[in-house]
Amino acid sequence: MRKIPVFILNGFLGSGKTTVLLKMIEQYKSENKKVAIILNELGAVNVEAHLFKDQQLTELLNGCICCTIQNDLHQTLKALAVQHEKEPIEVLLIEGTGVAHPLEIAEVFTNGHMQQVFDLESVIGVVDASHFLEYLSIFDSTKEIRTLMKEQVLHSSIVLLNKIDCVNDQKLAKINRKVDSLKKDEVPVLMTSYGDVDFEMLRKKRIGQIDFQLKNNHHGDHQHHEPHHGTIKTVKIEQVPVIDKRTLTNWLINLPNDVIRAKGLVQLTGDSTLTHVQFADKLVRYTKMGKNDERQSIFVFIGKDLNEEMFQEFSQGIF
Ligand SMILES: Nc1nc2c(ncn2[C@@H]2O[C@H](COP(=O)(O)OP(=O)(O)OP(=O)(O)O)[C@@H](O)[C@H]2O)c(=O)[nH]1
Repeated sequence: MRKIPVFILNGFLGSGKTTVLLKMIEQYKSENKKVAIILNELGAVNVEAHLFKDQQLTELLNGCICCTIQNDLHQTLKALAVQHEKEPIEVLLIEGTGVAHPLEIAEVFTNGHMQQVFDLESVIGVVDASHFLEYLSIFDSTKEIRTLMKEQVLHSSIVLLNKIDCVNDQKLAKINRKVDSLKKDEVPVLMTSYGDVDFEMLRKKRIGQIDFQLKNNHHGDHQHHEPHHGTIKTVKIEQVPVIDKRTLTNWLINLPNDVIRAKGLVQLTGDSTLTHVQFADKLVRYTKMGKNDERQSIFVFIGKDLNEEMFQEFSQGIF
């Protein structure tokens, strides 16, 4: 039986992984391929489930499959292997959390049993051009984040330099030089907005061609199963009060820089349906949900050393 080709999407919080993932799914769907998706979220809920309607999606929540919930990944892969025997899966797409260490996900596939069923073809690294230099700066970031971002680039087999619409040519050239200095020599870098790249470049098998230094034991030279993102916390707020759009936008963009990412479903004043809110790079984007969406309002904040108290006013609708 043909092995399941596996692609891992890795990249920092809000870099555009889901955007790229959705484009890949569309492409495979247009070829009538049977796609399985594993989506890992740091928070206890996936507010973006509606983006994956009619897909075979496994959500692994509340931790990182590279460390704290790696066992959940093992169990999911075992279940997919069983399914594959009856109903072949033609591609498996895995999106890690924004703070995942790609090598630690990739190494799961070096296990002998896994290798009989799965073939890890590529680790696609998504870099957010709009914030890459800031996150690597010792003035605007922590050592933990800087190390993680460097590792994410180093262990990618292709890099998408995304969100280039947000930076000027001069800054882009600087970012490109930085990415170049971090990635492996033979790894291509594609510049993109909204993950719009040549699909043939994305789906290419790259691992095997590139020396990936994957180890089939768990005694490598980096720490395994130790959360390497201890300062990154999530806070979940349920039953968010109805909010005025302008007030919410102002409040979000004025949050301290420690709040790196937020996403949620809220009811905006005057609306009867929910709206999907995305906050990344200090920008807020709104997408109205359909009338049939029966989920409850919810918001998830992700950032450095966050705690619930910081969002008390928000949860009570006081601005
Ligand atoms: N301006 C701009 N926005 C983008 C681009 N790509 C993605 N976005 C937006 O950036 C936000 C975050 O994108 P996602 O694809 O959800 O990022 P992610 O890496 O999956 O986020 P997490 O999983 O939360 O880490 C969304 O609002 C996207 O629409 C881009 O190239 N340019």
